[in-house]
Amino acid sequence: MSWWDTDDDEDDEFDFDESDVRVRPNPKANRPRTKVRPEHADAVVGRVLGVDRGRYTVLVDDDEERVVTATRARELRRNAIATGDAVDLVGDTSGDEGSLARIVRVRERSTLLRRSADDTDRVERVIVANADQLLIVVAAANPEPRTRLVDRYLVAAYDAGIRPLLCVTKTDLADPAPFLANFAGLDIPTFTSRKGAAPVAEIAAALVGHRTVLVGHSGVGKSTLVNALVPSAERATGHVNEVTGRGRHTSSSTVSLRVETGPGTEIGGEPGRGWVIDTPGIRSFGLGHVDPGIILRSFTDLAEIAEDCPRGCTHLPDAPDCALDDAAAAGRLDEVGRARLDSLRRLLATFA
Ligand SMILES: Nc1nc2c(ncn2[C@@H]2O[C@H](COP(=O)(O)OP(=O)(O)OP(=O)(O)O)[C@@H](O)[C@H]2O)c(=O)[nH]1
Ligand SMILES: [Zn+2]
Repeated sequence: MSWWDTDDDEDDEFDFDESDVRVRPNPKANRPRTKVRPEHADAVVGRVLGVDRGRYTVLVDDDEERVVTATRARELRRNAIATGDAVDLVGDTSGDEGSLARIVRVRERSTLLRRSADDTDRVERVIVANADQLLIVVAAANPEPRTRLVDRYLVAAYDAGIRPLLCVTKTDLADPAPFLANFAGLDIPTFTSRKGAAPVAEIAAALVGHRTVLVGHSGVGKSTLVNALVPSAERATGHVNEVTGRGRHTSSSTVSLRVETGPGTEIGGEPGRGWVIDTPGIRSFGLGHVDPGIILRSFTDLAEIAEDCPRGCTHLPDAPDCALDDAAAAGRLDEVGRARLDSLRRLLATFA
């Protein structure tokens, strides 16, 4: 039996050319492959743009930008690989028609947007890795905006450590002010959009330099917004959108789309660029995995006050001796502070 036959990864021979075999004729036969070649020194780095039935669409940008289709190496079969992951690829990384590369490593993630199936399920599922913004799209009417759903998106954003943004569409149908008042204390960048007058330039400017996940309930106008934001991206990287674009994937898969700002917004001669990650199949987030402490820590001002709370304080309105109540009663919270406390309590209550 030759030494590589002990490996559990069928595709391995593709890593080895003749010279590999010659310089290492017979390493210890039983070693797992990761120890034989821990480095995969010839790997190229890419970014996962989308996942579809075990196939990963990966953007590689070394000498030239190209889209590579990849599978996952056997040794990673227990690891979730998500849209947005930075990965190391081996095998055929040419991106040529019919070529297949293999993901051998997932790089450390800066953030991880997660959900559970429902609030009682503690098993988390990875939605998107390495995003730094969450753009929540909600309609002023038709469908009616639901504060509770937005609260859940906010909890998911704070849990992931990413910045929430809010876009209220269909403001031609209703005044968004009463709904927006619920979030007044949260300092969330907010856009409003009406029929035929989406603030595309403003939103695009907020997306430059960021990796932004879009979420929203069905019918709020998310696709309309994406289509308004993305034409320039199609121009810039047509084949990327051809591969990852909405048409080809099932509506449940997550796709990455490049956004560019228009003329006059160049940075160092280049158009401003960012990524939008659309999550068509993800309408809601189970929050069973979320730790309330993480949400409180996102409200640094209130977290400081809550250090005086009794151990195990839930900080909910019925919590005995909650220091946040004392602060409010003693007038230590101004109007914004009181609004923030209301918001925090609403968020904590969403998964209490
Ligand atoms: N009045 C009004 N209608 C809008 C606006 N934006 C989108 N619509 C309409 O709302 C409907 C739903 O828009 P979509 O963009 O398909 O909504 P979506 O959120 O992508 O919904 P799914 O396709 O189910 O995910 C369409 O008929 C749009 O034309 C708006 O600002 N004002
Ligand atoms: Zn408390």
